Amino acid sequence: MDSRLRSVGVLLAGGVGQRIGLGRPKQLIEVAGKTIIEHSLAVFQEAPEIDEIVVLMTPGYADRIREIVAKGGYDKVGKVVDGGASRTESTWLALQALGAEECNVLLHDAVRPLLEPRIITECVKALETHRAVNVAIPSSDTVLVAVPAPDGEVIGEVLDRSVLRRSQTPQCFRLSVIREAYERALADPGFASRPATDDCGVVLRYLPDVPIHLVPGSEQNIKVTHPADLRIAELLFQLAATPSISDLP
Ligand SMILES: Nc1ccn([C@@H]2O[C@H](COP(=O)(O)OP(=O)(O)OP(=O)(O)O)[C@@H](O)[C@H]2O)c(=O)n1
Ligand SMILES: C[C@](O)(CO)[C@H](O)COP(=O)(O)O
Repeated sequence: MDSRLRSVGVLLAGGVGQRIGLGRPKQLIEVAGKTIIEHSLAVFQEAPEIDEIVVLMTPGYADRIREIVAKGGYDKVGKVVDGGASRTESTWLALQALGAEECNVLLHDAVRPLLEPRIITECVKALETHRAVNVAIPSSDTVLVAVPAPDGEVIGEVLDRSVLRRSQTPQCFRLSVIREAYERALADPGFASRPATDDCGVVLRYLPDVPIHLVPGSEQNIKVTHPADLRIAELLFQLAATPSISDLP
């Protein structure tokens, strides 16, 4: 009997893309011949470690995703669910859609279309021995803390770069762990006024005894956030399709 836990990839695609400002969800914009969400879908579909995919989509666009799924033959997609008003609300809705059985959950920003299969493999492997796993890369910039000043802001602190990492996705958990963290967060009246910007932040705040193991991410695993990111993503796809000099005959 296969005792391996099932692994579910959750594509968080419930946002509206306000910062990119194109008047429609950015995950439906085409880059390198496919919509951004379709690139993300394809990576999870092709990953042998992934058993099922759940998509959280901007309300009003679920049918568009069902069309993309049917046309592309993404048969691991089990559910398409309406997203919530914030990223954390979309995560919570995904967790509610997942049923009672323990499994691994890989929560991925649908707008990180350049995710490498290697990262999924390493995350699922790490979940064999850790209950929470994140993907991160070193910071190449020096990071400072800005504090208010009478005429704007001044530097309050310059952080030690050697310990700083930039958090990416997928962020991966045993279902029971991420569910408990969210249940505690939602029972805390202070959570709404100081929301988390990612799922690991919820686990760290509400289940501080659960260590969150880090897996190396990648500089290519960008989040398409601002208009220029569309051009950068296009170029990165072109580079990925070009054989490197060492591969040439
Ligand atoms: N209510 C929300 C908001 C965001 N997301 C998803 O979380 C990921 C990261 O969010 P972000 O880059 O902020 O996307 P948007 O919310 O669409 O962008 P913006 O903040 O500029 O509106 C995206 O894949 C987005 O679709 C989500 O599932 N539900
Ligand atoms: C989860 C995340 O991608 C980690 O870097 C990031 O926090 C999402 O932020 P956003 O403002 O929802 O794009």
